[in-house]
Amino acid sequence: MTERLTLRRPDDWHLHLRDGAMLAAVLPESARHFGRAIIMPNLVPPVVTAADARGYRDRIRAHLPEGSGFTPLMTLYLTEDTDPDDVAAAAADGLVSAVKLYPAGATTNSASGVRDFDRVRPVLERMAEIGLPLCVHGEVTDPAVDIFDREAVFIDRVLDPVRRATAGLRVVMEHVTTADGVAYVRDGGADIGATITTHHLVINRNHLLVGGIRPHYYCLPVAKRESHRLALLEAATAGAGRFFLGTDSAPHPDTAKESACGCAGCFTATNTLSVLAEVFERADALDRLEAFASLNGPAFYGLPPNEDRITLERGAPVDYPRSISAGDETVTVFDPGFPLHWRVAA
Ligand SMILES: NC(=O)N[C@@H](CC(=O)O)C(=O)O
Ligand SMILES: [Zn+2]
Ligand SMILES: [Zn+2]
Repeated sequence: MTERLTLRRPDDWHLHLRDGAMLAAVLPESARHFGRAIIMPNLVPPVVTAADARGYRDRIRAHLPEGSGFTPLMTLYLTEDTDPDDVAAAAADGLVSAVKLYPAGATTNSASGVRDFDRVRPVLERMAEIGLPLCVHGEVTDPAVDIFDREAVFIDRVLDPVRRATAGLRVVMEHVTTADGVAYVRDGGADIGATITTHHLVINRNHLLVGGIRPHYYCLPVAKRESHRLALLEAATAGAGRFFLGTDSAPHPDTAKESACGCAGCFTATNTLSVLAEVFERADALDRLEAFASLNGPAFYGLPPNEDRITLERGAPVDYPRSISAGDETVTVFDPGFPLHWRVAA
């Protein structure tokens, strides 16, 4: 059995860092192990303009631990008023790496998102011209569509029509959760990729609902049935391009999660690499962890992989905190429900 595993330093292609005291609390958890991360723009108010992104990047940099080499890759939140020139200038400056599409009302802090896709066509066309990826939260918001079907329906009703209407648009289907999504991306050609989260490789909807409702397993898109988890696992561990790690680590105060109307998001930054190593080991695919966590993402984004390496070591079960503090609040760390034997060597 492998006892040590060295890989290029991983990146996180979908991360929520929030702002203020929460940013200060969670940033070190990601900066400790990851080289770069795509930073989600769903703050309140959202990161809409290049000026917003510059300000947010400054606040992130100001909170980075001394000597950290972590690079935040910024994104803009697409609204119906987004100016194509502002996006193009931000991309040309190297300030932003992607634009994020939230269908209005689909998830946490998505109220300013898109309702009428015709209104964002000029931005999407400019992005296709300059090769700037569109990161998509792929769920319809139609109240008539069952929550477990919202990703699959989004592909047919929104994603595929938008891609056909905008030739050359590069799209990342974020936090894919279904076999339908995996198949769409796998068969979709070089212009489409997908991020897969840590938690969706571990939990299915039974973990969320059987024996009591588990608010810390509630996220969007919601975990689906086991056959879908297996499709994600297969895509992540196959080593093929265009599927890569985006943890979607999404911290919320425990008071907001453990509520009669608990909010969506799993906080996985703290133990993600230990969880992934365990998952890949159980799938007999440790040799493909580097492709998933460190190689496929940069390849899709047209960036070089990180030059430096991290080493994972196998041993006695790893101790990690059950929660971290953020100002006056606590944030529960994702519990995979099994012991973790892999730690990142210092
Ligand atoms: N994934 C989630 O359940 N929540 C994310 C939003 C998102 O990525 O959809 C959040 O910002 O909390
Ligand atoms: Zn999302
Ligand atoms: Zn997210």
